[in-house]
Amino acid sequence: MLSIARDRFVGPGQISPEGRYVMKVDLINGFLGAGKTTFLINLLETKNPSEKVAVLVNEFGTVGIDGDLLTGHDANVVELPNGCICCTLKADLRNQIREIAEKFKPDRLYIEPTGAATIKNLLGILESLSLEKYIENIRVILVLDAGTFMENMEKNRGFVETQLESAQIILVNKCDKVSPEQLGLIREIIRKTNCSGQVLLTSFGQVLHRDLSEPAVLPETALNNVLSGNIGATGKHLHDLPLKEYEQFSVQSSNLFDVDRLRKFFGRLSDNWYGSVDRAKGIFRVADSQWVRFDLVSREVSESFLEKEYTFSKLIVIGTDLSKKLLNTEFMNCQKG
Ligand SMILES: Nc1nc2c(ncn2[C@@H]2O[C@H](COP(=O)(O)OP(=O)(O)OP(=O)(O)O)[C@@H](O)[C@H]2O)c(=O)[nH]1
Repeated sequence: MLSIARDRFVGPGQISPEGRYVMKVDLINGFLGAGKTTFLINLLETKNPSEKVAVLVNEFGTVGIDGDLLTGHDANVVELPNGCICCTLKADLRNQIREIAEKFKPDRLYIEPTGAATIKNLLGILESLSLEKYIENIRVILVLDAGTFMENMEKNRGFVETQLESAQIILVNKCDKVSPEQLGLIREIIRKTNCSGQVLLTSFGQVLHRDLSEPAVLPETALNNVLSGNIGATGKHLHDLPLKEYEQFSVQSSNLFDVDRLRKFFGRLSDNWYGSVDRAKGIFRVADSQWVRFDLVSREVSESFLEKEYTFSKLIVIGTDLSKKLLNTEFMNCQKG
């Protein structure tokens, strides 16, 4: 069981009798593009300066963008790209958690899995990895996109219900995209599946860390139910349907990019010119010290200038039936010159 440190008389950041450091772990779970990284950046920016924090960010692509965005916020950021920690990267996950605990000795570790990770798998893996020497307790925070919640519920009901059942905190993000009536409905649906978790309504992940409820340990029965796939708190059977078999295309470059060409490219990505795209994101150097971020979430493209500078321009596309050769050509064509 992961709620393991009750009988050890050690707190986060302290040394355990076995000579190890234990830390609190927050799993920031949520579907592709729901706003996990945005929320995490906000947590890092508003955190108590005395709290020592590390971040383990898992990216589907072979190159990592979230790690770049999260760096520079008074936290040790470790990237785990090229796969999903809930399936292909199990061993890497264990090694990284152990290494983070021993090297950085944080009070708290935030883990951001890919948006396609299955929470039940993830919790099961964490339990099986014998990490009790390092982890005091695990809190599952689910970030939901209010704008796509209904559609997601319709298309991936089992997946969303399992996510809801497993969460201690449910952040209904992107509230700016729906009406108060829709929000009321979303809340009702959430409560049918999870009657005891903390529900917070937010836009752009603007929640302070101190406002998040901090259960001492993960309720054992709830975790048992999630892990065994048995009856949940609501008496429903917990489904754990795998999502689609996602493919990814990712690439990086040190060249300059043209904003107009990028705009057109992301427009075409959203129109599924290169296969069925569920999520695309990129950071691009468009002038000497100027960086732009492009996002595609549920067929909507957004762009914003970035305040920091990065080493490489990067693109990640996640979807099915991706035409990778064409994507590579189009990426190259967006470069200046
Ligand atoms: N309108 C609106 N956009 C948001 C909000 N929160 C995040 N976004 C935008 O949604 C896009 C995706 O946000 P991320 O934080 O990268 O989402 P994510 O869940 O980390 O994405 P993946 O890691 O790719 O699954 C970005 O363009 C964000 O700026 C919000 O509350 N409202």
